[in-house]
Amino acid sequence: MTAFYRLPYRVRRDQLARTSHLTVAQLALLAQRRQATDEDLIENYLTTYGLPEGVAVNLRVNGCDVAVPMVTEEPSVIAAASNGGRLLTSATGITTEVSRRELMGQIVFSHVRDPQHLQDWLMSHEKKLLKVADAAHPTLLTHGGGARSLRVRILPPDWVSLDLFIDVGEAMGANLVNTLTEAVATEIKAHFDVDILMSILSNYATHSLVTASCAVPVGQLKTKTIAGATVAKRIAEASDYAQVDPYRAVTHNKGIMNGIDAVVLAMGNDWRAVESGVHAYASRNGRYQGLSRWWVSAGVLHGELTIPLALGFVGGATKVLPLVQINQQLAQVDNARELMGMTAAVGLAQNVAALRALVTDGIQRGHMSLQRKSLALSVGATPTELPAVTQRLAQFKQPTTAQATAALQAVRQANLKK
Ligand SMILES: CC(C)(COP(=O)([O-])OP(=O)([O-])OC[C@H]1O[C@@H](n2cnc3c(N)ncnc32)[C@H](O)[C@@H]1OP(=O)([O-])[O-])[C@@H](O)C(=O)NCCC(=O)NCCSC(=O)C[C@@](C)(O)CC(=O)[O-]
Ligand SMILES: NC(=O)C1=CN([C@@H]2O[C@H](COP(=O)(O)OP(=O)(O)OC[C@H]3O[C@@H](n4cnc5c(N)ncnc54)[C@H](OP(=O)(O)O)[C@@H]3O)[C@@H](O)[C@H]2O)C=CC1
Repeated sequence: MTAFYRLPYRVRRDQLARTSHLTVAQLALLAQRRQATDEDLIENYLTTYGLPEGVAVNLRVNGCDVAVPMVTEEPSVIAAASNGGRLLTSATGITTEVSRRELMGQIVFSHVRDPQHLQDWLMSHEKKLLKVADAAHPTLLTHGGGARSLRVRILPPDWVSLDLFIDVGEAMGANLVNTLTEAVATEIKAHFDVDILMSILSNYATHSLVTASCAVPVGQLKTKTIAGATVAKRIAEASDYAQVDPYRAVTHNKGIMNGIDAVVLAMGNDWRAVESGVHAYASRNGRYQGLSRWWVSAGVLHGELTIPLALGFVGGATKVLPLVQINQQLAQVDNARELMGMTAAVGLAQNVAALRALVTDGIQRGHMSLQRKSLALSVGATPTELPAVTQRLAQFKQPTTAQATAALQAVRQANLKK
């Protein structure tokens, strides 16, 4: 399919329809979902793939009650975030802290014969190189950002990385950092005979960390049958276990990312960047560990989650996707730091809801009751048929597709008799 992208939309679509044997109904669906505003956002545009958006409620972040938009395809995630918010309610709720917001660009030198000499040259030209970086996109300075500092890392056998730390203002900063970093690389090439392999931002955003913390009386965690103190102790044990077993840590962190990814998507941000950075951070001690920590002290359950979150309040797709500005308004966030805090807070709430379910009734009771709706929809139930089909499925702990199909047929037959 050479030069496929040069073909007009209809020709591209018809070509795909022929080779994939799409039906008239399938083509109509593609046409129905087509959004003119999306056609130039990506390449080889075909249609717009929608995901459901909901809001997590019951969340108090830094003393403010908020409804946080979340975009996800997974049942029970938003219910769990709201449940977590309810469990972590206190006067201040979840508190958040962002110490700084710098993104790192790296210039990678290869086959360096004298790394020490290169390091000395780079560091003695720090002021000049930072100026070159700022000159590559001067409006960043007017936005309060700019190049802040340099670092050199010498890596075996003969690599050197020049790391540029850039305050990216209110943006996520990937394009900005790439522009500044490439400008610095060009300047270095002009003055120093060295092989530059590449210049690119790092998604390991260790200089853009956010911490969400909470402290709630253990009684708040109680279930119908288990005392709050016991639940809190078991949540702390689950958190300890995620520190020692990577098999569990990955699932523990997936639960946290259920919330984080859904907010990142709703806010028009780059979730691949967030995912890669967060999981690298989970491995920072040389092995993969749970990102959150929970502990009990004097009748209080404490929780803490620290993650790298290079999020943008402006730039990227934030102004292109029409729902993002509404979502920023719904979440009551006015800048990138608040967005980072809100997102981490949802991650912490998501985590406590999952852990509480896991160490008490098990995940399937709450999750599967909501998953049944998804199964009913997957076998073709309409929204009006959904309540009756899910009611029939409630008798099964883990209903199968065949059972869902049978339940739908039974509901349809019962409706015919009415
Ligand atoms: C599912 C619940 C919330 C049920 O929870 P419940 O205890 O049966 O329900 P409840 O009726 O007591 O409701 C508690 C709160 O949950 C919310 N809630 C309850 N139901 C709804 C609903 N239909 N729609 C919207 N919100 C709902 C709602 O906020 C409600 O408070 P209220 O507002 O009434 O004061 C609970 O069991 C739970 O939090 N479970 C965790 C579910 C979860 O984490 N799902 C993610 C998928 S599993 C996964 O991917 C990750 C995992 C689990 O593997 C991570 C890990 O292993 O760590
Ligand atoms: N590895 C990765 O993660 C990569 C990600 N990307 C993508 O890059 C995009 C994000 O890059 P990013 O540089 O943020 O986006 P943009 O390229 O959209 O740049 C942000 C722009 O926002 C404008 N702006 C307005 N107000 C402010 C402010 N207060 N602070 C900062 N900038 C402001 C600036 O333009 P002006 O100065 O003209 O006003 C700036 O150029 C995402 O789409 C991401 O997917 C791209 C490459 C790699």
